[in-house]
Amino acid sequence: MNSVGRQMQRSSSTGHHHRQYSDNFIDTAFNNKWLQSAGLHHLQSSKTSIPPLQDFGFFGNNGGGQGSKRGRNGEKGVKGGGREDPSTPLASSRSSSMRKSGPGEDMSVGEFSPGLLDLYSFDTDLIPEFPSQSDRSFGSQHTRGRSFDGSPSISANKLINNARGSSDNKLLKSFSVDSDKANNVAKIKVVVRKRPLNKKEITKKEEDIITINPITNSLTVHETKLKVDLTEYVERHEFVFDAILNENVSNDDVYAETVEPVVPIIFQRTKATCFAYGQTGSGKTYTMQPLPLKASRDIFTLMDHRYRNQGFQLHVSFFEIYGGKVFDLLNDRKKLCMREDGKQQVCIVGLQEYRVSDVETVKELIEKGNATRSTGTTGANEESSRSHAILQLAVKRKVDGNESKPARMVGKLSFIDLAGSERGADTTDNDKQTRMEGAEINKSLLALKECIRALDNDQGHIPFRGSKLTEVLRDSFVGDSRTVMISCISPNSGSCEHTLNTLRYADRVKSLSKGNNSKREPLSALSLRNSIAVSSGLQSVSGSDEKAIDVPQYPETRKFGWAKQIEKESSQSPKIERVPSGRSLNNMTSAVGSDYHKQFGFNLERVPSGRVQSSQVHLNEDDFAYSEGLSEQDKSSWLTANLGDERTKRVEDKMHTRIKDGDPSDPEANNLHLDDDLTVLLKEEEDLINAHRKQVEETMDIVKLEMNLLVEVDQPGNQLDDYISRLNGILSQKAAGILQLQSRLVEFQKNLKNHQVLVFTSGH
Ligand SMILES: Nc1ncnc2c1ncn2[C@@H]1O[C@H](COP(=O)(O)OP(=O)(O)OP(=O)(O)O)[C@@H](O)[C@H]1O
Repeated sequence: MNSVGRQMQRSSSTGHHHRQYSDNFIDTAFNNKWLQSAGLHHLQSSKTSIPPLQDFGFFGNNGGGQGSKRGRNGEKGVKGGGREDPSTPLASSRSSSMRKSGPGEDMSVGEFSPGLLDLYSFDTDLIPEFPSQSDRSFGSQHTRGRSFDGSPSISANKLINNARGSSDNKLLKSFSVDSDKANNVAKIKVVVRKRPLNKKEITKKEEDIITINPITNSLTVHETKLKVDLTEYVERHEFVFDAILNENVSNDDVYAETVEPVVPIIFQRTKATCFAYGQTGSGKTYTMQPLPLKASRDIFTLMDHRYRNQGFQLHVSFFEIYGGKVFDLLNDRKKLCMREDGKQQVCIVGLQEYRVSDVETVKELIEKGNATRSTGTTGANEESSRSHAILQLAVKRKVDGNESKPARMVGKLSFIDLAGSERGADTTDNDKQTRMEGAEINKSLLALKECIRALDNDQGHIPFRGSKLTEVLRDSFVGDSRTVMISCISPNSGSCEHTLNTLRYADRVKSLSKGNNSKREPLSALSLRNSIAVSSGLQSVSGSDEKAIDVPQYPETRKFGWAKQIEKESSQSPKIERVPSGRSLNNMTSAVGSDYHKQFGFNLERVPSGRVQSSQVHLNEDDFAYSEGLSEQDKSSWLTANLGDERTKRVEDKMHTRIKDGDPSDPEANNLHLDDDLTVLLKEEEDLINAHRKQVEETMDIVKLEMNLLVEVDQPGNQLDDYISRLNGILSQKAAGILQLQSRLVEFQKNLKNHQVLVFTSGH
């Protein structure tokens, strides 16, 4: 089975927030609940040295997700409509696909504008067919694909049982399997976790737009979009991943699916990295927090049984990267620096690493780190969604049992709670600091993707220098390594764009790798250039000739995943959708222009004479007024590009005929003229709409190209900056053109309405 994250996108007919202090930070009852959910019941009754920790979590959040992200001032802060107070969700009459939660599982989610662009994953198919709402099939199950080692799918129930039965025995048994099996563990595993709708989303009656198909091991995002004429349609985007975990899946299940299989191979000189990616509020922390504790429990189990008395040790470190700087979360957020030694090993100088010998100590350390992360005295890290938190469990071993020598690293497990992915798009923010942070996050997320990609392709060169994040993870990227990416997604319609961006990032991580069987036809930059060049005269408008947009050619391996777009370009139908607005006289309109809908071109035969005011026929003049400074030739080519040769000629001929044959003295003819004029006007309106739509499409094509180029620009030697700035020039010209067309359309529709009134009052 091809279990990679292949995106099958298609159309159908169819802040800033603050970490929060919980009021009940010390709450034994809740702590016990959390311990249960983390599979650590035995700690409930453990030594009194462990404080009751209702709000404990590994990455600044609690096990049940209850109000754990803390602002420096302790408030439940919201910026840009940020998080809601965590509270028990409404008992809801929603289907079982909706959330099922206990008191410890409440969510809050930031409200962010869905309009942010994700530079890592922009490959939207913009001009779909128009699906009907009825085509949406909802139903939500959770599915999982192959297991980490590539074994076949198992059912949700089995998964749950599996996870619950994650006992020492099971772990040891799995470990006793031929060690070759470790080599079969996929290098990269991409798992998607969908969280339930939270209380706020339910209250706002937001729809769950994610459906999961366990049979095809895929998930579908149902995106509501607007056509140019402002009518709604639903576009469906389908993705396939290694495993998809629905809203009912517990953290135990997540562990079983993601980290548990790699724990044994840590003892075999393997470095594994597990990271959560997703927008703010999508559940990254909620997902990541229990994993290290569960993993350390399993590591201790192995040390106590399989590797008893073999000198293995477990070491814990916990740090964060914020604004490109590294801070030790286990040492009062001390700023650290990185150095590369003679063996090109990157080490974080002064990072505190604690040797631990029981789960409770691990828990305490992580709790300490979380508290530091949340309330760092420098104030730099008021919001962990803008920082990457990295917790590392290093398995070491004494050399020849020699106590005096430092233990040597055997394997390492890194858990990364990444900054909110949408933060990378903050680069357009006016605030310089925010922009810088956004750029840094951008850089690190791009670099991370590149490293994973290179890793999976066994490339000799891993571009770990791309960012601080990848630099510190360097030793996890060399030698035998495994990566688990958990993409967290919010189910609500308001998060649609971010959700799509997250899924596309995940899709790219996987689909660009060697192990991917998915077939994606690349739309090369050149073909896009050609499409731009052929279809739009606006290159002239922008002053850019074809030569100027000289897109570098990429080797075949550079897959942008634009196959859909090629389809779109080749099969674009001239289907005309009428604009409903400005049609208060709809019936009359269809009466006087009854065969209008059947016509595509101008109905030249029905216009017998030319009483038409010049202001009513302005397609070849006023419509292009925005392209000031254009030569006649330019205008003509613009017209030709947008209407086609044939129609352009007919428009021009018609105008000529009208002016030549007009007889204003004939009243009956005048009424006919009104009728015919209206038809012409409607046609013109239609052309304007089409021209507008075309401009939008072309603009979005350029945006897509630019986004993809930006993704590539972090590659050394690409020298794309120049090209990108030229694209930006074209984009602003396009944007100006669209605005002009829009206002022209509004103006036109006003005139049209007047004309309709005229026809009506003339008794026709
Ligand atoms: N699968 C889930 N089941 C129940 N609640 C969840 C789930 N996932 C997330 N939540 C809740 O959603 C809220 C937001 O989750 P979380 O803090 O983990 O998001 P995040 O992605 O880490 O955000 P940020 O990027 O801001 O750190 C929390 O209240 C959490 O308890």
